[in-house]
Amino acid sequence: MSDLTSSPAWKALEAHYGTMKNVHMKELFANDSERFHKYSMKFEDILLDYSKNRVADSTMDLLYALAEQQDVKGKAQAMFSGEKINSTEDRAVLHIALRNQSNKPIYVDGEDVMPAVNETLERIKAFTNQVRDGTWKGHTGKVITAIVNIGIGGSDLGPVMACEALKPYAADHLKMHFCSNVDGTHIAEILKLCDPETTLFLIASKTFTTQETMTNANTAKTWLVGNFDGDETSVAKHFAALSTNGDAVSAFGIDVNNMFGFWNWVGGRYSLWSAIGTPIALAIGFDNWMEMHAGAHAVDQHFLQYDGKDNLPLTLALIGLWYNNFFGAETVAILPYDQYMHRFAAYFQQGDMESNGKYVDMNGKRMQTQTGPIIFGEPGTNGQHAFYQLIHQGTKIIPCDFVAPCQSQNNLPEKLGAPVDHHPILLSNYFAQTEALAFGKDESQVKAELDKTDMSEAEKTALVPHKVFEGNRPSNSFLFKKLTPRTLGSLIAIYEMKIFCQGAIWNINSFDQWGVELGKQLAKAILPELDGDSPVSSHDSSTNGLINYYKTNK
Ligand SMILES: O=P(O)(O)OC[C@H]1O[C@H](O)[C@@H](O)[C@@H](O)[C@@H]1O
Repeated sequence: MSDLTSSPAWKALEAHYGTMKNVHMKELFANDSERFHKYSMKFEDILLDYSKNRVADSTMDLLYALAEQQDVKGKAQAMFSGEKINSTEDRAVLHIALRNQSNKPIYVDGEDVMPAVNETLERIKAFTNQVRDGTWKGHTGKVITAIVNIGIGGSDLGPVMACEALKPYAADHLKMHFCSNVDGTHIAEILKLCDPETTLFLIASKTFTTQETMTNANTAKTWLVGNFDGDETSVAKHFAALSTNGDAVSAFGIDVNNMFGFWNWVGGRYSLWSAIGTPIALAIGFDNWMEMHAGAHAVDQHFLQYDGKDNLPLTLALIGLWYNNFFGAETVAILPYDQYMHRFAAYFQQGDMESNGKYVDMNGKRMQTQTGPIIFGEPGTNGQHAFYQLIHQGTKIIPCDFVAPCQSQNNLPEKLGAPVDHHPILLSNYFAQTEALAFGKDESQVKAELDKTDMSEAEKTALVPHKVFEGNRPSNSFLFKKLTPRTLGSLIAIYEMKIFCQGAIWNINSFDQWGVELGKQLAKAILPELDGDSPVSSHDSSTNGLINYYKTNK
């Protein structure tokens, strides 16, 4: 048995679960009129209400004790001080240095990383300003009007998510495109929309070896050079690289002056704060990107400073862990009630699942308990009309995070003269959903409603169980004033630190990602086998069968 599941704090929670598993939130609310005040907190203008959870004071106390037992604070301090906590790659984990606006030195191998961080930010500032104000000219002297970011995973999801979320802050004259999939369709459709004279490609890859990205980058280069009658010098004004691998960038033909670097201590899924965030700075302006950094830095300070119930990311992490490890919940839904945040759940799918999807602990021992949850989500109200049925009445427990701004970026009556303001309609749904999930609708309420119809008694009796909502389904609610760059930066950092805390409690390495390697390796071996018509027999019968079906039908 692992140390964790036999530890005193874990055992205490296990015993406590026995007393809580059948407690309904209705009772918890009925017995405590202060519940909202007790179980909500604010970070700047972000309100987190976690009262609609199956927790009592004693639950939270035991959860905070678990965090203490697992030395979450000590592990956080180790991360912030540049210790190589990513042991399987022998790397520090310092995305926090990228947004360290205090400039307090952070040392890796005896060297302060801050001067290099700041210098790179200055170069990105100069570059993005030039592109945005039209000083940067393409090969034929025209200003840039389209950016194509070519990257995948952490070199794509963060920039896409942030550019979408902060569209109201974006420059109208720069069209942003993001090409990630190696499926040729992705780049083909984007290139159809681009003019080579006014397009700037950003090749975003930490390693600069990722198959998808290099394939797309080569296609883009061929397209561009082909459009300039084979003139390779055109690359200089139409390609920039965001990478840690200077040699590979040069070998590809991109001038190192057009390369913006970062360091091996920035994990891909934490890299939107690094040069990988250049497309964000291009879209919304460098200063707004720095506002995101400021919002995240403020969360970092909060996270380091506060303990127990005053620590927002820790609290969020512990509530998540409570369902995951004790109630057997396997998923978490992230549900933003803001259309601009439509990629937020997808972003944290990588953020959480790649970080904490590990079945061995730091010592290489098989975990005796569940680790990272399955993350999914869509913006409300779309999700309501798709998968909320299961959240309300399914057999599974799906803890949900509801996320919403008080103010819309689009006040339609003002902007378009629409007959009604949409935002109260949207938010009425946001409020209604957590209420419905927590409190449900019991048999007597359903019966009373049916009594108002002309149904027969038999029909009513048959229908009642289908219309009952048992409730007691947990949710957290984030409500903030408006989705500004600073707020988005804070929200991202809150989730990052939540993921960190859970990983620290499970004692897993949240910062490696070996699980993505095997598929890559096998794909490399299979690719040459797809040439020609002769059948393959080197795999298992299923894989041979699939490959051979492809070969006879390609
Ligand atoms: O930026 P790169 O090196 O192209 O990697 C892109 C992605 O590749 C793999 O899937 C993982 O390592 C991810 O964490 C990473 O974000």
